[in-house]
Amino acid sequence: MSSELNRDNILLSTSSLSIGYRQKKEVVSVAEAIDFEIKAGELVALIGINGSGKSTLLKTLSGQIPALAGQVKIDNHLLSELALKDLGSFLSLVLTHEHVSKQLTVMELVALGRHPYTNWLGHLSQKDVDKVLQALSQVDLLPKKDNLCASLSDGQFQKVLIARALAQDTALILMDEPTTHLDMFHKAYVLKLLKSIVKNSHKSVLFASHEINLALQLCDRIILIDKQQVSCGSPSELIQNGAFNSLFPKDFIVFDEQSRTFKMKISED
Ligand SMILES: Nc1ncnc2c1ncn2[C@@H]1O[C@H](COP(=O)(O)OP(=O)(O)OP(=O)(O)O)[C@@H](O)[C@H]1O
Repeated sequence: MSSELNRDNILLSTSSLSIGYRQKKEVVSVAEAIDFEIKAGELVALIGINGSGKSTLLKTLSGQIPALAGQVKIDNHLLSELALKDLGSFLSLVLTHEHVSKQLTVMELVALGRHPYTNWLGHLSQKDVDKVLQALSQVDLLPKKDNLCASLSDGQFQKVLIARALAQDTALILMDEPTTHLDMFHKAYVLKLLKSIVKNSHKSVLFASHEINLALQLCDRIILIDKQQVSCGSPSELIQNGAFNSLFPKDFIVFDEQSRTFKMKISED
């Protein structure tokens, strides 16, 4: 892969992408005709109701499952033609529900992010150690580096997973629901942390989330999956296009264009 990003700074693009699952007797299509780009230095939220296809899209973009049709390009290379090691030095994936041993110390878990750069024994060079310490410092967890992950709160553990992706030092970070289980303060804290990472290091972060109101306030762009249709744009563009109007049943939740937030509809009787 190129050491310098391509000139138009497009880190990831899809064209005519269809996502879903091939089962023995049938193909389950989750969404089709997906076309979007992610540029360097963008914080992008992936929004959609339960079961709309957010995890399926992230799994497809990270090469965990094949596309049903169409293309994914990473730094102008076809994803299907990239070697795993090259992909790992360009893109990191943070899954909230992944099986990670919590018997590792914080430092050990974050050091796993260095795997694309270490030898087959996983030996860490001084550069690797420095990157791990730097990542821990970015998420404010240096004092906890020798603690077992099992001793952390959910919010702290979430930050350890983010630090692992930072230590991997990739241009693009994909995250599945990084704010699950967090209280309102820590949800806002984690998303603001992602925003500052994007701003300060020129990395791009694409994260799936149910935090639509926070995403509308913070993100550069939103990818919205609604009834198998995928649209992408800045929050203002999507609001102007009325993209959010049919996301939820109108008698439960309505989008208030003035405050740019979703509000619960309270019946007057
Ligand atoms: N392994 C699989 N085989 C077949 N269908 C699947 C598989 N995994 C998920 N699906 C289906 O794909 C659709 C999209 O699921 P996905 O998990 O991507 O949604 P999501 O937007 O991430 O949901 P949530 O917000 O609830 O996490 C759902 O209808 C789901 O049942």
